[in-house]
Amino acid sequence: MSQPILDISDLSVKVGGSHILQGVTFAVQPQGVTALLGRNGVGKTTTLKAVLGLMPRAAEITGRVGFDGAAITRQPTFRLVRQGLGYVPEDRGVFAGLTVAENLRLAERAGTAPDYDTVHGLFPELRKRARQRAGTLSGGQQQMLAIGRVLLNPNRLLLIDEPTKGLAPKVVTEVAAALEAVAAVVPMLLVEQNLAVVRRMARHAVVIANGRVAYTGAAGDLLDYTEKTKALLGVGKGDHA
Ligand SMILES: Nc1ncnc2c1ncn2[C@@H]1O[C@H](COP(=O)(O)OP(=O)(O)OP(=O)(O)O)[C@@H](O)[C@H]1O
Repeated sequence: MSQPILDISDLSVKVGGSHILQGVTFAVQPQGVTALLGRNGVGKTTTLKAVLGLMPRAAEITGRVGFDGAAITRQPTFRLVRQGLGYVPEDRGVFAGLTVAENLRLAERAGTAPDYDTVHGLFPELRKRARQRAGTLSGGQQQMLAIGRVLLNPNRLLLIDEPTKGLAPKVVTEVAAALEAVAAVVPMLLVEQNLAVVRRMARHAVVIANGRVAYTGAAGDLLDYTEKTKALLGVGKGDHA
């Protein structure tokens, strides 16, 4: 196998009296989508935030993180983002009072030409709604804006947290199709509860349970094995079409 784009080793996170991650180790392959899965509250978001240096100061974090072969443990977030680690948080984080165009403009980075062609090519709606305030967009449109903002700049890896959460089925399909197009070019670590989306997009899967990695391997193998899937993810057959 080629060198992983992200290499997480023995990551442990304690915060507010709870030991959320207890030695998490896994690698993200440099092509395609790796799905990060697990029951509610197992620490998927915590894993992304720990990699990105976004946990609260009070959190006790140990372990090592490598990005494209270089150690990035405890580097500040802005530096990681400049190195090409793109993050789309679960809450989307768009500025509700600003327009779509203003939200995008704020994401532009000095010294890098913003790639509006890619963003508007994937999400034509963002061009149409350039002057609309982000707070008045639908959930799906806000998600597109959050993803678009990250895609304005060059990325070597995308960390995307539950992009289809709370979206209508038609919009889920739309967002998944756009992410699939992006993943053909940039590798992605994707937290996603919708297993139909995981099945469609992910080549590899990592499952966290009880603070540790309980499965790494082909996403298809995990989703085909109903009993294991049920035990690890707390879902039944009907949930993973
Ligand atoms: N800053 C914090 N302080 C205290 N507890 C926290 C903090 N951040 C997360 N937790 C707790 O850590 C656990 C893991 O949270 P996390 O959001 O990482 O889980 P998750 O797997 O992403 O869950 P979900 O699927 O619900 O989004 C939860 O029990 C959460 O309440």
